[in-house]
Amino acid sequence: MLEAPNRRPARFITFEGGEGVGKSTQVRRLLNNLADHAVEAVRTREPGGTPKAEAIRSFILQGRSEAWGAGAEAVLFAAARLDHVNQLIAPNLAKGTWVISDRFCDSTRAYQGLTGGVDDRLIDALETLALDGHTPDLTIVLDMDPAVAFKRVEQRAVEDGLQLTGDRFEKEELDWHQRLRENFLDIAARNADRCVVISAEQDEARLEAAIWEVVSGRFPELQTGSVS
Ligand SMILES: Nc1ncnc2c1ncn2[C@@H]1O[C@H](COP(=O)(O)OP(=O)(O)OP(=O)(O)O)[C@@H](O)[C@H]1O
Ligand SMILES: Cc1cn([C@H]2C[C@H](O)[C@@H](COP(=O)(O)O)O2)c(=O)[nH]c1=O
Repeated sequence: MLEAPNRRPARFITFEGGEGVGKSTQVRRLLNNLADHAVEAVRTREPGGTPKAEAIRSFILQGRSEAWGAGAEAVLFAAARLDHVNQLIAPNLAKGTWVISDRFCDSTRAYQGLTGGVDDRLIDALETLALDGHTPDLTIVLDMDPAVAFKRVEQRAVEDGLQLTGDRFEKEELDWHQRLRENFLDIAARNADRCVVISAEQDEARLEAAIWEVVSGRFPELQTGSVS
């Protein structure tokens, strides 16, 4: 009988942090680096990643759930995550494709839980149900002063020719974003085996190199170039 090839497991990596710290930019750069190492990977985001989860994303970010309160919003984010895990994350990992997500469960804990005041017991229960064991292998937490990050977001709007109106959370005051930053650092400290905090106040190429050092250090198969 033929033996199944001894394939290494596909990895699940998430990026977390406040608004405009450079998550999407670095997710794209990591995908390119993985491709250079012949790693098959998909890029996704939260809330979103599947048609149903994207519909929930639009609903929340347009502010339509704001009046319902942070607890109801946590449930909506978890509903989106449940579909994302079942339809995209789990199937890709099962077939050996790495998954790189721009935000995941730590955003619910940081935004709705620690910053929004939702009880830990609800956040824990939603996380257990939605993840169904699919905890990330590595979480990169990009950290920077939110005032500096806002300047980047303003610049992005100018470059895109858009008016900076701000979505549901971008509209919060600066001190709210300062608390959010502290809360992401707190989550990272409490999950030190999974989370690595990296300063996002460096240029894109340097930040990319710092992230690659962490990723390739964590997953030795990337150093040999052999992922199977
Ligand atoms: N290291 C960097 N230095 C300076 N500008 C950057 C850096 N990384 C990204 N930017 C710029 O900052 C803006 C925000 O970047 P990006 O969209 O990647 O952040 P984000 O964390 O995904 O944002 P959001 O939370 O709004 O989704 C973009 O205009 C991007 O070009
Ligand atoms: C997953 C998740 C996200 N959020 C917030 C964080 C951001 O303000 C938006 C997503 O927009 P982005 O431009 O894609 O970063 O949603 C949240 O509050 N809770 C969550 O679980």
